[in-house]
Amino acid sequence: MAGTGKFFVGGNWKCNGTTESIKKLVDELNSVMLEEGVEVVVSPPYLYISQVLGSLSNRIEVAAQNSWVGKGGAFTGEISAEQLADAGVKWVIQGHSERRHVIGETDAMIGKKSAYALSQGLGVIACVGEKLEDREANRTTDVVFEQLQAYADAVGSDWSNIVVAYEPVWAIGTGKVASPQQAQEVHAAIRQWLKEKVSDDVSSKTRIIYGGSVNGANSAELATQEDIDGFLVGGASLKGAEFGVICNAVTAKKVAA
Ligand SMILES: O=C(CO)COP(=O)(O)O
Repeated sequence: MAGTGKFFVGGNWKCNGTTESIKKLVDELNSVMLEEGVEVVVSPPYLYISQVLGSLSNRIEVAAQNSWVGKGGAFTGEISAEQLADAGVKWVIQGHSERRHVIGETDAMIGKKSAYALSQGLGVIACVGEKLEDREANRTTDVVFEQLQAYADAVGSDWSNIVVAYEPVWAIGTGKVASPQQAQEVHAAIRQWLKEKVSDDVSSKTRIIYGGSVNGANSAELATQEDIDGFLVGGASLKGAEFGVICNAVTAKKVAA
């Protein structure tokens, strides 16, 4: 079953770009003809958020890649959720595997950041995903469910402003995309978990998007899977035309529905 609401595609630019390259990317995005049934967000590095907000078509919203756990103050180097909201940002990515496994953020911290961001009116793109060693040890759903539990513990039963992003770590930036069947299997398991641990309503409404080596060539087939409600795209989101093709995979979704 698919989540309700529009197909959702996010472009996570990670720590990439310069004033000049971002100007070019925004120009490309502004010239893409996006299908109606797709909600699109892009996530520039903090430094370029105002440039993007000032130049990007309002058909596309902006997400931050992180936010502080609570109210701003004496936290050198951090950006708070209320500052993001004040600047016009609508979404924030939390729990990305690079923040979990490179920076060392814990499940508890990610839950707290998500709850605070929601309290400030931001939508949260809540990432989960197993490492290769977890998959090989048949621990995929154990890991994903543990990560989901930490979000649920912190945010409670209102998931109306949360999109869940399943991003297997072994598929991120590797060119090794999960097969449509592998992705569908985990998405269905996530939906079932939401039904058992949160509510029927949250399970049926929450959009569950896939990330990990999504590109213009594989997005349409992935989109036809029942529980894939969109994508979180890294590398291919740095190319405007290709990102447009991925967003418009919503057409394949509609045909399959
Ligand atoms: O991490 C990702 C999106 O958040 C996926 O990255 P790639 O699309 O580059 O594999």
